[in-house]
Amino acid sequence: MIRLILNGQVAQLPQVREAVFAHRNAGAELEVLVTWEQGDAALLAEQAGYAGRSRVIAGGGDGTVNEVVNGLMRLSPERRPALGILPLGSANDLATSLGLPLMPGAALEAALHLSSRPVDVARLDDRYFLNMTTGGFGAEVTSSTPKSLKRLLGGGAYSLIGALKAWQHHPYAGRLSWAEGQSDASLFVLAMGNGTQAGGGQRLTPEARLDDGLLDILLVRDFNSLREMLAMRRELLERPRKGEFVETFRTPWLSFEGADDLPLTLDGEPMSRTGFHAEINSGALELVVPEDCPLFSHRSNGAGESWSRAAS
Ligand SMILES: Nc1ncnc2c1ncn2[C@@H]1O[C@H](COP(=O)(O)OP(=O)(O)OP(=O)(O)O)[C@@H](O)[C@H]1O
Repeated sequence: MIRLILNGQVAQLPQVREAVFAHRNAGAELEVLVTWEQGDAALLAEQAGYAGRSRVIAGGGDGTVNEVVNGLMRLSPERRPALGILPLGSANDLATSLGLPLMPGAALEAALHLSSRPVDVARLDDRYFLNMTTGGFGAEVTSSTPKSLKRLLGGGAYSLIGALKAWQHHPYAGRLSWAEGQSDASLFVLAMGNGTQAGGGQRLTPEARLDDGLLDILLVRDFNSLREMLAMRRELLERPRKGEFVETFRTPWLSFEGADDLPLTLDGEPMSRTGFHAEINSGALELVVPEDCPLFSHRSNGAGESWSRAAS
């Protein structure tokens, strides 16, 4: 029996009901549980482990996937079901970058029948994230973009509001420490990627891989003039390891100590912290992905087994 956890806001969509009935008619053993409020998806995912389910499917957006991941991570590894995704949100950044189908029928088919591979799960203090946490300017944009506008404009809403807010932002001062360095930074943007994209299609950490035991960090320092902003944008395209404004590196952990609250967006969900510690848990979760999923350092050999597994 596979458990589908559906965000209540989208549970009654006709395409979702049709997809569920079609797969049940085709023989799938699928129980459907619906959330009523924040926290339900995590609880239902945790219960699925105690009920002996081998796989749960998160039906919703990136926030629902995040809640399900948090519920699954409360379980011991032996009890932890694999995670499939039925993307029903407005951004669906993780599903998109994994190369999963986005139409409900095909997406449910994939979530039910594709095989799973171990992926890293990142933790920021007491909250887990699977895809990405952004801090500073990007996080302000995401949390201040009204949901209805997000739905109406899809990913475009972020860049529109982003462009407007770039002129009004204030920097976030603090001290960053990581495995191989530390830096006092006046932050414009900080991105910590286990996956590659957030904010409705912004590929902030395009080289990140879900199975490398590392977080990909993009650090963008604050700018003070139009000239500096243009220089920062040029560097963003080049992504230097250590530029004047942009720094990119990989690390298994990163800590931040700030003076004020830093707005954060953790897998699409807004929060804020004065300081935090983020770190990777290697291979903590089985994730249902396409065979040729681009987010792995070792591509599948096409026989349902990864090169890394075949080699070990
Ligand atoms: N029945 C419900 N009614 C209203 N909100 C709900 C319900 N169930 C869950 N939620 C809330 O919905 C949010 C998650 O939404 P979800 O990620 O599924 O969609 P989204 O925000 O449109 O997607 P994306 O992050 O991909 O843009 C969480 O904050 C969760 O607490």
